[in-house]
Amino acid sequence: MSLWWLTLGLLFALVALVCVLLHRSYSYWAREGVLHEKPVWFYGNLRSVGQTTTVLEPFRRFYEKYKGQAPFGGFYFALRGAAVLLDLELVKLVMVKEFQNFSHRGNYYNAQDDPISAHLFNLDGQEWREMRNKLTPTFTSLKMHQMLPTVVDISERFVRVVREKVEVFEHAEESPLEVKDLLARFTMDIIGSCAFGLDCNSLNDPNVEFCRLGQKVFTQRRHGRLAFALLQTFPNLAKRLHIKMVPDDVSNFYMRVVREAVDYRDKNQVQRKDFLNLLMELRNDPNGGLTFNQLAAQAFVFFLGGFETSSSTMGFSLHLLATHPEVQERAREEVQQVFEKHKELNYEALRELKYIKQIVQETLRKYSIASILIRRTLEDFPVPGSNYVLKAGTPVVIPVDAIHHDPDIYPEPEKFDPDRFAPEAIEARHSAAWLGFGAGPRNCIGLRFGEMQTLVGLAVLLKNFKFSPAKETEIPLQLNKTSFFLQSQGGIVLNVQKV
Ligand code: HEM
Repeated sequence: MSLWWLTLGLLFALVALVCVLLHRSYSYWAREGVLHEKPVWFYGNLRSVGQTTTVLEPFRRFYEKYKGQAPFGGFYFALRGAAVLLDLELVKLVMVKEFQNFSHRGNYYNAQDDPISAHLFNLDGQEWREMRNKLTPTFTSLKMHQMLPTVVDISERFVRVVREKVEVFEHAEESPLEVKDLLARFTMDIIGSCAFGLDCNSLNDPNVEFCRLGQKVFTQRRHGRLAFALLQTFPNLAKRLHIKMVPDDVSNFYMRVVREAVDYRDKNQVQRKDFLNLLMELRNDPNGGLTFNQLAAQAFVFFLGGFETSSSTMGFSLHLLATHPEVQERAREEVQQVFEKHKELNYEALRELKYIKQIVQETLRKYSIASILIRRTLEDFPVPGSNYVLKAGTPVVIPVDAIHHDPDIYPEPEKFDPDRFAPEAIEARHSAAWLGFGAGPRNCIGLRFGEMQTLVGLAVLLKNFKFSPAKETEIPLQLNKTSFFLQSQGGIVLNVQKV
């Protein structure tokens, strides 16, 4: 009996302790005297996410409500407070000028038990700095130049596949195609070739394992929301408990693919102008070479970064072009002129696709693939011009989507207008007003490659096909409520006709 009471007493004490800790955590911004909204226990200010809203909505609402009242507002993720920046000058300080104090993202990774999670996006501190320095030369214009022929070859295969699908509808009234999946397979083939040295040919065979597991990384998580929040809050304890992030089948598969590709190239002395080759060369870097696990993790993040982001961007662009025929016509004219002049898509030709580039920028404004970006304060940071201090360890949220929809920066923000990105219009705006690829030393390392494959994809599609809304086309496009990166809820169906 006494043991029973003791157990009950301990349980009660434990529940009381958790309540005190949560209360303390959820009263943080009130104690700091910072504008904030009341959190819901265990959900913070993100209760609606995944149910009635996507991740972008709470931040857009928060920004609209508090902008102009303070440089930042207090927000609650599941278990802890985060500062949401409301002022572009402060965004610039955090991302660029004071970067040394905000260089961490604070993502959980576990190099020991889950080596594939220790990639550039997740690494922090000295490990991140060293890896970024090693990988930066991989993305120079010259390297992009050398990879362009692979991208163009795959784009030609892509056009053939789309043409065959369109021809099925030769005499029909409509020719509806689901373009999102086709685009995902296009970018998957490109990055499969450039990062893993594989001709995965998912354009012709969508069931290949590479493609299936690639999609899984974005749709399935190893941990639920609360467990994820605990990992982010107590990373050292989680590492001691050997907790992993990446699902085992995904991790095992990609480790095996990289192992086989590396062994094959080593054995047969194969040299190719692609990411894998560059990563293999880094193994012998005199300033500390990459281990196999490090190499595999970076190939994996190139795959993650290279496939979904670019294909989603192209999918959103095509939807916008289909619903804005005048923009589409102007874009096609540019593509035709560039092809007439250069006869092929070489690097020079890509640089002349200026209006297409503006379309990509405007697409990423309207559909910010990363709707928020996160940094973490390393040391207490007094916010200039105010009495506030961002305390060491505070997660800092840059509300990219909200900034991209601020009518004071972009009048009529819902309107699709690529001329917003004409050089003089960009010049007239604050440098932190567009963050499609992030900003500062921790921006997207694959920016050039992402731009290159997106421009090639859009150019070959516009050259060969016309896009218009079909009966099944969703207008407006519904967004996926559960994914962290912006995606459409279902496929993107458009009428596709040969030019
Ligand atoms: C349209 C295509 C792409 C978009 C919109 C995009 C967007 C982004 C954004 C917003 C970030 C965060 C930047 C920040 O925190 O300031 C990022 C980081 C990153 N991206 Fe991309 N990306 C694209 C393509 C690529 C490609 C093709 C690769 C690799 C081949 C790539 C690899 C990475 C990596 C490794 C990081 C982490 C960089 C670091 O922490 O140092 N991305 N990307």
